[in-house]
Amino acid sequence: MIIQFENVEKTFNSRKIQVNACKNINLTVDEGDIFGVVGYSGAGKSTLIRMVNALERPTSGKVVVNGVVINELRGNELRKARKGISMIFQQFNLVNAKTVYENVAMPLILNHTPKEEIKKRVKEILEFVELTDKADTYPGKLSGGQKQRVGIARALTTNPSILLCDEPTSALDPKTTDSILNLLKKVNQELNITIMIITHQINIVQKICNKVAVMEDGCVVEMGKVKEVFAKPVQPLTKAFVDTVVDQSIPETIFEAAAAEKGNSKIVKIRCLDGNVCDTFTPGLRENFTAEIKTLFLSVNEMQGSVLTIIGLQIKGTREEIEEVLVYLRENYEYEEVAV
Ligand SMILES: Nc1ncnc2c1ncn2[C@@H]1O[C@H](COP(=O)(O)OP(=O)(O)OP(=O)(O)O)[C@@H](O)[C@H]1O
Repeated sequence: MIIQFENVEKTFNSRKIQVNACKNINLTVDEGDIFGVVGYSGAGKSTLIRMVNALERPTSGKVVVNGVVINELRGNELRKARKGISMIFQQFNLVNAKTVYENVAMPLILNHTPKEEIKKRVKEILEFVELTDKADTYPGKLSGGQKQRVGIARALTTNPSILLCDEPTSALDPKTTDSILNLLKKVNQELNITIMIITHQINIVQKICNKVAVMEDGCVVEMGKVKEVFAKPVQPLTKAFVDTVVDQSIPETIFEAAAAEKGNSKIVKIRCLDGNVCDTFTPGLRENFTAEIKTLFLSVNEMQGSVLTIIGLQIKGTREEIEEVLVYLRENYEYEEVAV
């Protein structure tokens, strides 16, 4: 475990109102994770991530980072702990009056690193983010994607073990977003840096995170491995997020036609992670059941190198014949009955 929130509460007291921005947060990020925190505006995501580098401190509870309770540190100790934690921002936060080289070198200059060492390190890191040719350019002449690459380069110069990302792609178009997400993946895999990302875009979580926490009104309402949460979202908010990227509703016309059919029938939805569900539903297998099994819907989704297949089926027959199929599904799959 590299980051741990233990019973963390954060309350802001404005003049008249009290805002509980984070409520009883318990959360663990392991080394090597790309951990996504997703939620709508005002859910408490920024407050949560800012507690990792003690830009905010909890009202109660502990935030343990790299083995130390960071919210208890002050002065030199805090500065030392923060060297292992870098951050990138939605609006890049570059200094426009300085060149790309100077922006990237800044944390090293502040650390009083020798000049030759700075030169070597900045060269190395600009190569890593593929911006070598922009070293002498000013941020005003760069595209949004290039600016974020500079932000990432600046964050990496001090060799952190943790990279915090505050809505890193919200200001970027979809193609540029993909290239920045690929770069973050490379940061994670090649430099072995643990990444925590806050975002309101669930597709970012789908593309690069291995774990996710869903936040609503200051609380973590659902948390787990991305493939498991996406395969079986429980909370309505998680379902709403996942629905926007994983196609899982039986089209209305097909559903209505099936529901209107006479006779005894049930409509079910099966979720299958990584297995070859299509093989399982070959005509050969269907012959093992007396009930008629009709496919209404099929969606295949890729995430984190896994395939999530969702199949909508109509099962027709007597109650016993239908039950025979349901028993088989129950034993072999994640499935739910769809109310007609
Ligand atoms: N310094 C502060 N003083 C008072 N209230 C604050 C402060 N910072 C945040 N809040 C309040 O805490 C709640 C959570 O805010 P936070 O910025 O953490 O949410 P968020 O999920 O990051 O949303 P957004 O994406 O809009 O930033 C909000 O109601 C916000 O108004």
